[in-house]
Amino acid sequence: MTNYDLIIKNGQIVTADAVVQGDVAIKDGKIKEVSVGKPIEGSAAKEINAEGHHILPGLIDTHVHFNEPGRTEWEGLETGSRSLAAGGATTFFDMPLNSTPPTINKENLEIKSSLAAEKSIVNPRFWGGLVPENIDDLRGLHENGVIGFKAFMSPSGIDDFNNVDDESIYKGMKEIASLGSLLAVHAESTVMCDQLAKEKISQGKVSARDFVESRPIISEVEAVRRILSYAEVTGCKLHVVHASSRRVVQLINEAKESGLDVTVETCPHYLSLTVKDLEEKGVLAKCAPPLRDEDEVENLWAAVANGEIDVIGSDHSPAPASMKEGKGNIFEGWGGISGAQSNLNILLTEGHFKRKIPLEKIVELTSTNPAKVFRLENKGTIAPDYDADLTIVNLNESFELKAEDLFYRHKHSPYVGMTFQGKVKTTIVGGKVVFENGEIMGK
Ligand SMILES: NC(=O)N[C@H]1NC(=O)NC1=O
Ligand SMILES: [Zn+2]
Repeated sequence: MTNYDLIIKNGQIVTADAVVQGDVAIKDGKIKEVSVGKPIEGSAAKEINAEGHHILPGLIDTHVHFNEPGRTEWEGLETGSRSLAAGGATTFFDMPLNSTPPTINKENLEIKSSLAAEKSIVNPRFWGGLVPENIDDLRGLHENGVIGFKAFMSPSGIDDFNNVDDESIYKGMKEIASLGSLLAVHAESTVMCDQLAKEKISQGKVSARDFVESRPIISEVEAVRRILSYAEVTGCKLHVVHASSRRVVQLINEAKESGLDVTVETCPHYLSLTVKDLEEKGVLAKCAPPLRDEDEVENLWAAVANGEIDVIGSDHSPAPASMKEGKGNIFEGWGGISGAQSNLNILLTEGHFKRKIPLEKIVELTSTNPAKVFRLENKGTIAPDYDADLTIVNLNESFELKAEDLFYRHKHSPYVGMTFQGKVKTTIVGGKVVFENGEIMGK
């Protein structure tokens, strides 16, 4: 009889391919056995009865800004990673900006990764930054394990992280291609966004609708067309983050069909919130690209259902409440949504229950595909020899999200007050329970 560290009994095991009833046995941080239809034989130091619950591969959040070091008063690796665990995520990719120093050379990467080793209760990985000044630092970042590189095609909102111009895009993508890595881009047109914002503000037009009109879909489309051209000419693998519209998704899918190595991410907020929420909640729901109208939410769900979206990440970009208040002038205040804890809740409630998106698809977009696209070995599914990164969810339980339920440093989110169907009960990282019944169990 085998001795395991943990056996999860009698759950509905969800992978990108199927939902089956069975047991999962874990030893030394790895899944050792998955048994369908009959119980696993063996003993374990700990057993979890998952009857009536679903067992999912832990979410891999490809897009968070935890802001540490340097802006830890906005979030931080401890609070950020706790909020992920509470939301069923077991791995994150931290963006290179909003932390100071930004992750634009290997020395800064080392500072951030040692902080994460000390403070994070889930698995940390890091994006390196591509800025006009750091082409010579890309190799060092790559050799020290960044997941890929991230660039802004429009101002980032952060002084020490400059957006790229076409020349640095070209040079950066050439270098990244030669390293065999990939570039993720925030694709909005600098000229369009700047000019439109100036016109609006000079006319005193500063409402939610004005802000949204100052960052129109065509500004995303323009930037995506341009970056796709550079991907073609340099041969660099490309990942377009936070697509807010069907047009962008279509452009990328056409490029894929033509043979380009490109993938696309969207975020839970583009799948659940609209301009109306920005009008009602003000800066709390401000982000870039901005929230769109209802029809675009449906367009994006259709794209999810059709397999045109590769990855869903939160773009959790938190800030203190004082920077997220007000409804008067939406141009003022921080652009970024606090959402990392609610990824799975939104996808289950708005996707699975409301729009009949299969659980398999949700697992594919939040775990299996992130592991594939970003080449994480041994993650993204539930099978022998894979890392024991799992989350156990009760789909029969609904709850209203309260501010005090949030593990963020600043307990605000546009999702507070929403009722979700499906509650995360237990999150397991490398075989260890880090979150159980509302409590953090890790360090
Ligand atoms: N700097 C930063 O976090 N920017 C993010 N916020 C947001 O709403 N979109 C972004 O790219
Ligand atoms: Zn962005």
